[in-house]
Amino acid sequence: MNENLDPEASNLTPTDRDIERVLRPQAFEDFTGQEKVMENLKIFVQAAKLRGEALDHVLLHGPPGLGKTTLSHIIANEMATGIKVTSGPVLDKPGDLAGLLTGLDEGDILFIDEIHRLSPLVEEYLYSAMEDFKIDIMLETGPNARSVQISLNPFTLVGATTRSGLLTAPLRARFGINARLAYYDAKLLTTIVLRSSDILKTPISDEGAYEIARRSRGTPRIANALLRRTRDFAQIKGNGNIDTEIARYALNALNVDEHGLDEMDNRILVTIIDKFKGGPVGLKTIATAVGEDEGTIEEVYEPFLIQEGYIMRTSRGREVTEAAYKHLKKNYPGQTGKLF
Ligand SMILES: Nc1ncnc2c1ncn2[C@@H]1O[C@H](COP(=O)(O)OP(=O)(O)OP(=O)(O)O)[C@@H](O)[C@H]1O
Ligand SMILES: [Mg+2]
Repeated sequence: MNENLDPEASNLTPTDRDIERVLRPQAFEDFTGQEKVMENLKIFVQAAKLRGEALDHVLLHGPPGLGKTTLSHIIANEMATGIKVTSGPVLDKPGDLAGLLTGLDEGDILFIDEIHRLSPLVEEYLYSAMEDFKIDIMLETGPNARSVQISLNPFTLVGATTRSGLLTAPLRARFGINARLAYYDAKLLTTIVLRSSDILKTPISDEGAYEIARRSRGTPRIANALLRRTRDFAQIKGNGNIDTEIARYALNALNVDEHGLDEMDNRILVTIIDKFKGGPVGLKTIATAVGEDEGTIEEVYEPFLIQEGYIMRTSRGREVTEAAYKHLKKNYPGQTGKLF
């Protein structure tokens, strides 16, 4: 992911982070897209509310910036419950988790981001909490140490991960609701850009919004970040309004790829073409060649490249398509060159 477009990156100013917060949808009705996921989620939330029960545990997975954190907060808002937020790498001892769990009120949400990074010990501790709302805690230490079982208030665990492939089967099985977020098409992203411009009180034309949307790698977070930067260009270089012309000018100045691919996306395509004659080549080999983790390529980069038609998965590995050659302005060797 492009560093300076990531709001969680440390080089963002406090203002950027504040803006990110302002733009974050708070309720189901502000959340655009992910129709199937949302349709089901709304039903589950409504049913749980009707019964006066905690919502079943929810696993949200999908590439970065598609709305997992946003949705977890929306669920809490819609359920009208509290939410406690933590993340896999932060919870390094069962004791930390116990502290959080015992502090939950009935129906509260416990949001664990990057849940694939829980330590095995903490993960195992979570099992009985999720299943029976019970945990064992150690009283005293040394020779007097004994463990007692305590009951928790029924709660909802919302777990988020970009790397669902790394979740263990027992953990995955304990989530009653499993939602995979998909990339947004340009039309949905245009709606998101228009909504954000409205909140930021930035005048924008539909075409200007579309230009930003289609170059945002299918990702709302990137669309919002590009909108903010384009707004700067519009204010300094234009009359404050965002139209197609100023959007193009800004996106080119920001080195944003014509089709919204980021640096790593392009590096993967170039590598397959230049070093492996366009493929087929194994994932592991690609990973080593571009210097990125294999799983990250598989779960974060590849899905977008496949969806956009730049890469194909074959039984012998990954192959780039004619579209990839075209995109990189390279000569396509054609099918005949690849038969032998
Ligand atoms: N469906 C949506 N409608 C409108 N805005 C959205 C939507 N999804 C995400 N956003 C915007 O994109 C930003 C990034 O979303 P979010 O932080 O929820 O992504 P994430 O999936 O948690 O990413 P990561 O994996 O990096 O944690 C949000 O602040 C929000 O403004
Ligand atoms: Mg998140």
